[in-house]
Amino acid sequence: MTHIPLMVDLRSCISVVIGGGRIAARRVGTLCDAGAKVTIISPDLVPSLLEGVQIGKWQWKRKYFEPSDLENAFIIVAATDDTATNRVVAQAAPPHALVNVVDDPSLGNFHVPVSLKRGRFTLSVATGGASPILARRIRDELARQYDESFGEKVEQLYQLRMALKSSEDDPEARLKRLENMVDSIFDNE
Ligand SMILES: C[C@@]1(CC(=O)O)c2cc3[nH]c(cc4nc(cc5[nH]c(cc(n2)[C@H]1CCC(=O)O)[C@@](C)(CC(=O)O)[C@@H]5CCC(=O)O)C(CC(=O)O)=C4CCC(=O)O)c(CCC(=O)O)c3CC(=O)O
Ligand SMILES: NC(=O)C1=CN([C@@H]2O[C@H](COP(=O)(O)OP(=O)(O)OC[C@H]3O[C@@H](n4cnc5c(N)ncnc54)[C@H](O)[C@@H]3O)[C@@H](O)[C@H]2O)C=CC1
Repeated sequence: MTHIPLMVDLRSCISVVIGGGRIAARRVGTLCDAGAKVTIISPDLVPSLLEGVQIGKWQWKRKYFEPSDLENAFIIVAATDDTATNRVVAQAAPPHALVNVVDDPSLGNFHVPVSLKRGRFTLSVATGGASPILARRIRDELARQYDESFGEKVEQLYQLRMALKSSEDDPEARLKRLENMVDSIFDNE
């Protein structure tokens, strides 16, 4: 297995997205929603990206890519429509950065699955690059099964589990109680 799913806290993480088109806009949205500080490097922007610049959601450097744009970046997305530029971005990335190259994922070290969020509950589907459209279909099917009420139940479970954390049960009894909690909340599924 060459890729594993991770849940990463991106708050305050510096990210640089190269390119200002439709795919860049998708990545910028995802990163910004997770609280990352995003800078876009591109000579132009699609309207949705420009809007975000105007209201201060993310930064824009109006220019073509240069390796020095990657200084301090932890997450780097090469999202131009120019394969050669995307390749240069991948090569210039600092060794500890997370890099996503949208037209050739093998040049980077992560790619992006389709996701579904219901409160604390996250479901992600990846096909190893075989078919993002298939991944989306599976997500849409699962979205019907795991609706908003599922997220509420997960939250309920979390609250109960936190309350139990401070109690003095022995480990075995604790596990049993946790199992029972899951049963009692989800037995109607
Ligand atoms: C490997 C990966 C790397 C990465 O980008 O992280 C990758 C790679 C590539 N995608 C391509 C094409 C398309 N991708 C989409 C859509 C999505 N692609 C996404 C993820 C991933 N795409 C990663 C693997 C995920 C997995 O394992 O399943 C999603 C989930 C997330 C997102 O991108 O936000 C998002 C779902 C949006 C949603 O939520 O519905 C559409 C449809 C559309 O845009 O509507 C098309 C056109 C139709 C088609 O070609 O299938 C091409 C060819 C480009 C070209 O033609 O040049 C490559 C390059 C290659 O395959 O080498
Ligand atoms: N991973 C995925 O989900 C998908 C990936 N793709 C790939 O993504 C690429 C980008 O797609 P779109 O966003 O639709 O393209 P687009 O043409 O809308 O946007 C490309 C952007 O890159 C900028 N750019 C070009 N050269 C640059 C440079 N040297 N430095 C900085 N910015 C530069 C352009 O000015 C433009 O803003 C496509 O070429 C395709 O191969 C396409 C569909 C889905």
